[in-house]
Amino acid sequence: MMDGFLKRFEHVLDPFEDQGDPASREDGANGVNRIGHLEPLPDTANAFIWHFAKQAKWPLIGLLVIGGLTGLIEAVMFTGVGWLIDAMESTEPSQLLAEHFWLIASLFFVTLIGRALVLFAGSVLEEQMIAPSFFNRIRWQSYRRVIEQSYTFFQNDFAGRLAQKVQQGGQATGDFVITILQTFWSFVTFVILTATILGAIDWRMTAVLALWSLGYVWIIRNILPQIRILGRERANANSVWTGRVVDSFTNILSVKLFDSTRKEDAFVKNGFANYVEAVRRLCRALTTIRTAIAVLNGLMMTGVGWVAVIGWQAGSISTGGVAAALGLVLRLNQMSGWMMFNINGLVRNYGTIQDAVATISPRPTLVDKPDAAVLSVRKGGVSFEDITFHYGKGSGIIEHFNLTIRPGEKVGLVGRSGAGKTTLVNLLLRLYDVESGRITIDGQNISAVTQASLRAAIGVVTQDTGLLHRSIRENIAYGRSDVSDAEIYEAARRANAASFIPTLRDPKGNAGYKATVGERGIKLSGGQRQRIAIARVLFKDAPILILDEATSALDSEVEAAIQENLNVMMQGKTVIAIAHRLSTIASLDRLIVIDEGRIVEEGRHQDLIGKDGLYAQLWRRQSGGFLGELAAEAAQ
Ligand SMILES: Nc1ncnc2c1ncn2[C@@H]1O[C@H](COP(=O)(O)OP(=O)(O)OP(=O)(O)O)[C@@H](O)[C@H]1O
Repeated sequence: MMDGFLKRFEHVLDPFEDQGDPASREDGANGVNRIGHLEPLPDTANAFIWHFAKQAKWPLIGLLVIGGLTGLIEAVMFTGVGWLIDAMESTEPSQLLAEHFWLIASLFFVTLIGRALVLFAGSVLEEQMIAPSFFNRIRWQSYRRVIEQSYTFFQNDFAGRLAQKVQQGGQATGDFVITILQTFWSFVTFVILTATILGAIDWRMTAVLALWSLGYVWIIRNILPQIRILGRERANANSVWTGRVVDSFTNILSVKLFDSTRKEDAFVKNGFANYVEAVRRLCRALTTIRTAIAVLNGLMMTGVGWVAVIGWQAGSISTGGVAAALGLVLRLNQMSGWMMFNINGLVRNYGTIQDAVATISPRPTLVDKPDAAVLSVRKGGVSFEDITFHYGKGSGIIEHFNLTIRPGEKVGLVGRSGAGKTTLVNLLLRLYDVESGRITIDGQNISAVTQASLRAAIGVVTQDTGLLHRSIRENIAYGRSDVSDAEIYEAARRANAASFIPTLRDPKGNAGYKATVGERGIKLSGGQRQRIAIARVLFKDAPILILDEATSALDSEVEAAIQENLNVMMQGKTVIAIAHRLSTIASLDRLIVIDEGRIVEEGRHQDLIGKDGLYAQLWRRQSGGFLGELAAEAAQ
C-alpha cells in the first residue's frame, strides 16, 4: 500500500523531459532528424545548476520550506523542554496537565506528529520527487547533447570519461541543490532561531554564538580550502596508481611475455606509495579541522553554559531557560560537525559540476543546417569538387582535390599508407567538414542535407568495425527495427557468416544469433567480426557503398567466397573501395591512385600497369601479398 501511495509522487517530474522528446527531433511524418538543434546546456556551473533548478521549481521550493521547518521544529523542541521545566517547577505535579494543557499538547503534537510529518514530506520530496527524476533528467539531457557531438569530439576523449561526466554531472547537481535547500538551509534556520531564542534568554549568549559563528566561518574559509586541495591531490594520486594498474591489466600479454611482473610491481608500488602519502596528508588536515571545530564548539558550549549558570544565580534566567539554552547549544555542536562535512561535499560537488559542464555544454561543431533537407539519392553519383582539408592543421592532407564518380561506377582508391584515402571517405560521410570546396551526391551538397539521411544512403565496411556489446542479431540489424529472422539469416549467409554464428555461445549461455559479443561476451576473430560487419551492410542495402579494407582480415579462401556476394551486392550501386591488397580491387571500373592527397594516376588496371607509374610499382611489389614498407620506399 505504501508503495502504491509513494509511486504517485514519482510522476511529478518526468526524467525524460527535454526540449522535445527524441521523437520530436523528427519533423513530422517525413522523419527529418536534424543534429545540433537541441538548445545547448549552460556552460558555467552556476547557470547549469540554475537551468535545472528552474525545471523542478515546485519540488525545490517545497524542499526549501521543509528545510526551514526542520530547523524550526528542532528549535521548538529544545525551547519546549525549557518551558516544560519551568512549568514543572512552578506547578503542583497533580495540576501540571490542567494548568499547562496547551503547552503539553503542543509539545506532544510537534514531537509526535509535526516532526514526523515534516520528515515524511521531506523524504517524499527528496526520495520520490527529486532523486530519481531530477538527477536522471540532468543525465538524460546531458547524454542527448553529448551523443550529438562530432566524431572528432569522441576521438579526442575517452568514452569512459565522457560517460562518467554525464553520470556524475547529474549526481553532483542533484546533491548540490538538495544539500543547499535542505541541509544547509535547515542549519542556517536553526542557527538563526537559536541566536534569537538565546537572545531572549540573555543577550550575552547571543554574543557567544556570534563569536562562534565568526570562528566557524573562519575555519570554512581558511582550513576547508586546504582540505579541498589535499582531496584533489589524493584523487590525482589515486588515478595515477589505478591508471598504472589498468595499463598493466590491459596489456597483460606484454607483461607476461616480457615477464615483467616484478617491474610492474615496483612501478605500481611507487604510484601507490605516493597515493598513501597523499591520503596521510589529507588525514592530517582532517584531524586539524576536526580538532579546531571541537575546540570552537567547546568554547561555545562552555561560554553559553557559563552565562546560563551566572544568569540563573543572579535570578535573571529560569531553570527552564538554562535547560533550553544548553539543549540548543548541544544540538548545535552536533550539527556543526555534520554541516562541515556537508559544506565539504558542496564544494566538491561544485567542482564536479564545473568539470562536467566543460564536457557536456560545448555546442556540437558539426551540425545540420536548420533547413537541412533529406538527401534524395536517385542515381548515386558522387562528386568531390575542389576540396581542401587538413584536420585543422593549416596545410597538407587533401589539397584542391577533384573526383567525379558516375552513378553505379565502382572505383578503387589506391595509395601508400597515409596518402589520404580514408580521409576522403570520412569527408564523404561528413564525419569532418571540408575546409573549402564541396562534395555532392546526385548534385546535392552533403553539408546541406541531414547527416542522418546522408549516412543512411551509404553502407560502410571498414577494416575494424566496432561491434556493440549486444547480440549478434542486434549487431547485424543495427539501425533497423522491423526485421525478420529470415532476413537476418540471409544477410549472414551472404556474408559467409552463417557457418560460424550457430556455433557461438556466450558465457551466459546465449547461443547463435542471440549470443552477445564484446568484452564480456564472446570474442570473435578479426575475420569473423568483418563478416558480421559485411552482413550488417548487406542488410542495410544502401545505394552507395564504401569498402575500406573490407576484407583485409579474411583469409583468401573466405575472401573468395565472400567476393562473389560482394559483387552481387555491388550491382547497381556506386562503390568506393580501398584496399592495400591490390588484387581485390584490380577488377573495378576505375582505379584512382592518390599520393599526398592528390590524384597522380587513374584508369583501369591494365592501363595503369601500362603507364608504369606509381600503381605499376605498387603492383609489382605486391606479389599477391600486402603493400608493405618496401613498396612505400620503392614508390618514393
Ligand atoms: N584524426 C586525425 N587527425 C589528424 N590527422 C589525421 C587524422 N587521421 C588521419 N590523419 C592524417 O591524415 C593523413 C591521411 O590519413 P588517412 O588515414 O586518410 O590515410 P590512408 O591513405 O587511409 O592510410 P592507410 O592506408 O594507412 O589507412 C595521415 O598523414 C594521417 O596522419
